[in-house]
Amino acid sequence: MKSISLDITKAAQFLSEGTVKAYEPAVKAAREALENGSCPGNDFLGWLHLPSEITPDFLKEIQDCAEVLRKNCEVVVVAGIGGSYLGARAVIEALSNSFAWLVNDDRKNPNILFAGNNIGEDYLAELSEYLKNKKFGVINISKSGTTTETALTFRLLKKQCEAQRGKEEAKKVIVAVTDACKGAARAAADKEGYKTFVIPDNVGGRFSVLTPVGLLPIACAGFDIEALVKGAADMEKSCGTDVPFEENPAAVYAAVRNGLYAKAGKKIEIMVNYQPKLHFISEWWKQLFGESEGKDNKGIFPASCDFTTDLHSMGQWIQEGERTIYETVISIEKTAKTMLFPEDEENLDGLNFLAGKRVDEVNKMAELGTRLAHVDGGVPNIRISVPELNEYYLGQLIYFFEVACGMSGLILGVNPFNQPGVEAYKKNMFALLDKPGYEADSKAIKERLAKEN
Ligand SMILES: O=P(O)(O)OC[C@H]1O[C@](O)(CO)[C@@H](O)[C@@H]1O
Repeated sequence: MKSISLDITKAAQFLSEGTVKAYEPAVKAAREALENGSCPGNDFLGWLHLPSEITPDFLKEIQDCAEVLRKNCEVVVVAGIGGSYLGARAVIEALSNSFAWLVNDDRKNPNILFAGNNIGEDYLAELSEYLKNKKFGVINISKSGTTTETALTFRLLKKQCEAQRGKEEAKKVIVAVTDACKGAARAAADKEGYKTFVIPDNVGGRFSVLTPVGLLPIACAGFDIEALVKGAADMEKSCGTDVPFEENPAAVYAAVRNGLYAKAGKKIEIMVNYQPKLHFISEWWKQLFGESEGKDNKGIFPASCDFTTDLHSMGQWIQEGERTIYETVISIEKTAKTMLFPEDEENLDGLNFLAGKRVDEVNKMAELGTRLAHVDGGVPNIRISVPELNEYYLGQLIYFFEVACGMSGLILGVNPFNQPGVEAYKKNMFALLDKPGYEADSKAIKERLAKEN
């Protein structure tokens, strides 16, 4: 089996010689601290050996549950936000036919929709309209079980599902993935008798894609979760404490990004793809690194672009804007399909020079040309090469980023496994909405607003 691979040559050239290698002791210490649990946030290290610890019986339980949903639903709505939806969406979109959702014929797989990740009234009303004549089920995913966006959406979906199917039938197609004991999602599941899966206490949301949080929706969509976990387990070995620095891709990635940040003033990392299906891989990656590293007034800002699309909008900035950025490109070596450019007698578009070539050849030349141009323009380039888009390599990619993120955050000197900053907006929102328990905050925020206006 092949493996994803990392090329940092076009990034290391922006650093003085030996800089990446100089991070070896720090990377080694970080990797060992993860292994022996001596780092900050050590109560959230359950993801580290998750791939190799997942049993066939556990995968079977997830597959069986997915089968019930697949048999009984045309549509499965995944209610969740942040780490409770991005990983599933990233894998499902990367593996799905881009136009499957438009196809009306006898579909083999239910349509997987995502909600509970915003508070858009139009979005929810339109979702409800769409679901009106559909046989739909719900996977309610929330580690805390109290996240407003998800809880609010679940209440709406539960009521609609029960109204359309009857309470007893609805119970068969509503599944909760949540904490073992606490939170509203757990309370509802226990009261109604829904099938549930537990999110382990020691796995934070953004590291949870290889728990039922990601695996159940991915299995519902018809993808091979065994292969996904196998890819992750193989990458777990490739990034182990016993692997030499240069051979451990996650160690090298953690080292080079810290070097670019600390020694070359590169404060922004742009995750780039050349396949639109990878859009949500970048979204998942942004949460992983953003929530893990952005604290104590430090951290690389994780951004993303879909190329070549965004070369026609963001390309100018990247080529000539402030030189505080670097790019990490996920490059897919082999496409799943083949499409050749036809010859045209009239050649009105002047494209006959491409006749007989694969579309992917043009894409690859765009990628190479962009890499050269951006490097010439002062943008370091890290390249992650993925042999092809399938479950196995996505499993590798996911684990690679997770372990690199843990190491990178520790090198930066932060706790990569907490997210205290996200509470600030929630506190204000609850105070503004007069949530019971927030009386003093409500008074204070209203007085402040009155003064400011
Ligand atoms: O699974 P939960 O508890 O609903 O949280 C969803 C997301 O919200 C956050 O807690 C931030 O508020 C993320 O860390 C998490 O992935």
